[in-house]
Amino acid sequence: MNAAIRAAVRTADSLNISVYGVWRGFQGLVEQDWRPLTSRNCANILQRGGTILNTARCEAWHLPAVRAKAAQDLRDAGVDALVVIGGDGSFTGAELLNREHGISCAGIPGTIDNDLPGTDRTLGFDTALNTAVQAIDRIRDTASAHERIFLVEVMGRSSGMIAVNTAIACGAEAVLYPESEAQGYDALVTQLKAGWQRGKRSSIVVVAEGDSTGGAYKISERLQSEYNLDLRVVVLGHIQRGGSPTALDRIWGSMWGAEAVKRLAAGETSFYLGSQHGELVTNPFSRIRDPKPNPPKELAALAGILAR
Ligand SMILES: Nc1ncnc2c1ncn2[C@@H]1O[C@H](COP(=O)(O)OP(=O)(O)OP(=O)(O)O)[C@@H](O)[C@H]1O
Ligand SMILES: O=P(O)(O)OC[C@H]1O[C@](O)(CO)[C@@H](O)[C@@H]1O
Repeated sequence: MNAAIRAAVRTADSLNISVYGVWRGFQGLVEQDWRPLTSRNCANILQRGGTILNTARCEAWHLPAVRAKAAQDLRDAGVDALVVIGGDGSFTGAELLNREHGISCAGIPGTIDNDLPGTDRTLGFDTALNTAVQAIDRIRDTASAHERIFLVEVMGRSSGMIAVNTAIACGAEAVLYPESEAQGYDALVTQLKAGWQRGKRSSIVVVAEGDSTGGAYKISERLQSEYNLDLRVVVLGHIQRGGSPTALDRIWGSMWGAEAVKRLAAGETSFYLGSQHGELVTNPFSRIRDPKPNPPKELAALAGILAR
């Protein structure tokens, strides 16, 4: 996200447009917590995880009167346009501000879940994925040396994008994730047994936190009580949300940050950016209500085949 902030500020600077940074998302608009951002004061942030602007949930933004007050505050401060980085909730909030009060809004996809319609990537996903893969590579050494099964829980409360992609990239024996119709507890047991019969002596099972089985600890308890196995659980948790962003996240953050400002400066008023097959695209905010993308079924099936 910092790459996008830096690119937006510096592109605006190159067009002689002044920029305010709004702290803690819509909460900062409600509290008028904004300060000038310049090319200089967003130096040295490209490689930093998180966001220099902080973030917050803002329940008040659901209230029309709160949005009306914020729109008036923006107009009073001479602000013409807003760049919003976030997911479907943030884009809904931006769409409302634009529709109700005519403030131009551009959205930049930012969520590690990579589950937004209209884009095949979101800022943070590649970094989270690589973090999970690096962690599991380390876990694999112990799994292999001790001949153990590890259940590794990755983030994704309602999305299996991280889980499925991690499973492929770290050669997991099985993957469980919320959108899966195929894989449940029984299928997992069958798969693990089959692997053992083929001579496997260790297994990595990747579990998305939102999987319907209830997560890695639940599965572990069940496997332990039914099969008395020597299992270990690792919950990777928020380490996936931080750390220095990958080159891909920095590059797309930079491209989207710059593009958002250029389009707003050219008079576009309501859109969010995305990527389709490697090309930068724009979407109307209404696209956010399309069905959210699921992890490709072929990728999940491939994980099963490659675990032979
Ligand atoms: N229906 C809505 N109407 C107005 N504002 C909304 C709405 N939904 C969300 N928002 C605003 O957007 C903010 C961010 O939404 P949300 O918490 O859903 O995160 P997100 O942008 O979807 O990203 P993620 O879920 O990946 O963290 C909310 O705190 C709220 O201020
Ligand atoms: O920090 P919190 O509120 O626990 O949020 C965690 C959630 O956020 C996400 O990382 C991104 O929306 C989900 O995958 C995860 O379930």
